[in-house]
Amino acid sequence: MQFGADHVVVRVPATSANLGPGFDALGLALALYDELEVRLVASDGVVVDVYGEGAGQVPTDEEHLVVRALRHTLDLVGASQTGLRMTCSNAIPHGRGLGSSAAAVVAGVVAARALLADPRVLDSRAVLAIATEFEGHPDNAAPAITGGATVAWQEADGPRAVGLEVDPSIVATVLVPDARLATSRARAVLPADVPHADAAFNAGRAALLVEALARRPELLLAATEDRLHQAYRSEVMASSAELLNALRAEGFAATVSGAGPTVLVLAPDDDVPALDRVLAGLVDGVAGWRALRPGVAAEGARARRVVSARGTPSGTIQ
Ligand SMILES: Nc1ncnc2c1ncn2[C@@H]1O[C@H](COP(=O)(O)OP(=O)(O)OP(=O)(O)O)[C@@H](O)[C@H]1O
Ligand SMILES: N[C@@H](CCO)C(=O)O
Repeated sequence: MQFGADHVVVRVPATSANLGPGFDALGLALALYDELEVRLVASDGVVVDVYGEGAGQVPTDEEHLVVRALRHTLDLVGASQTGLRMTCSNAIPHGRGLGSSAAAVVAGVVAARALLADPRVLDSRAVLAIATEFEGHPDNAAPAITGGATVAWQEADGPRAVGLEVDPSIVATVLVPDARLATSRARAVLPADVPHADAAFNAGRAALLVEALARRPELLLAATEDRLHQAYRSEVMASSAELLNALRAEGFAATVSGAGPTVLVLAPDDDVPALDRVLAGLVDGVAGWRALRPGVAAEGARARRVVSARGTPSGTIQ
């Protein structure tokens, strides 16, 4: 497999997984982006510069998650390994439940694809499969790849995802704490088995959520109830659980975003002034929390080939 470009620019959105009852299945892309540039260089190894989120914290060598995903993808398609120079400008907070690791993995895979002479060797199903291999579950990777809301599931031969409608009146607000929580820790507190009644409860709410997102935002509060993960996780994110319960008691559809500790609130735009009044009392000015309203990202990961002096082909690859 030959390279067809020596310089690509990639942008990947944040994502909020689960959306309450859709544990490991539902996800929503948010317009908060990590951007990176990758260049092929003649020297061996990799040089990584990181700005923004993760700067000074993530590895800047072959262990960098984007580099690992990129190199793994090159190996899978039989491309030769090469020296890399990468610059990352990150806006997605790490370890907060906003899909930073999925964004990094998807960025690596789509960067590798865009570098290839024939990017069509990897379609979006293949990108999802590779990202899911790294993540262990496809719910963040799917919306990071396609944008919008998605439901993802596992087949015997790999993960699949389809897009879901999102009523344009729905506003997503994320309440992001300074404190981090690794997804691995938030998964470790989950029980191996759950009561049948709770599984049935979540199946009904997840189905209802598909309809609430598409055209019945007034049902979001009922549709985002969950019994499979959030209550179990409250022991490792007590402040988030308290905030979530306070918002739900006021009638707002608050959920843990991904594995937390960020809290996601989905509200019809008519309810936003009332939400803001409640947030003013709960979060504004409270040390250790910030509120963001990034909007739903309609587009997922994009990689753009940059024309080089040698006349490398250009174009955007979705
Ligand atoms: N842009 C990035 N570059 C390099 N490493 C990253 C990047 N983003 C995330 N990581 C790695 O992934 C870790 C965070 O992953 P983790 O799965 O714990 O949380 P998350 O993906 O932010 O949240 P969630 O999966 O709940 O949405 C970081 O501590 C870092 O090691
Ligand atoms: N579904 C995952 C999302 C975080 O990666 C979880 O809740 O653990």
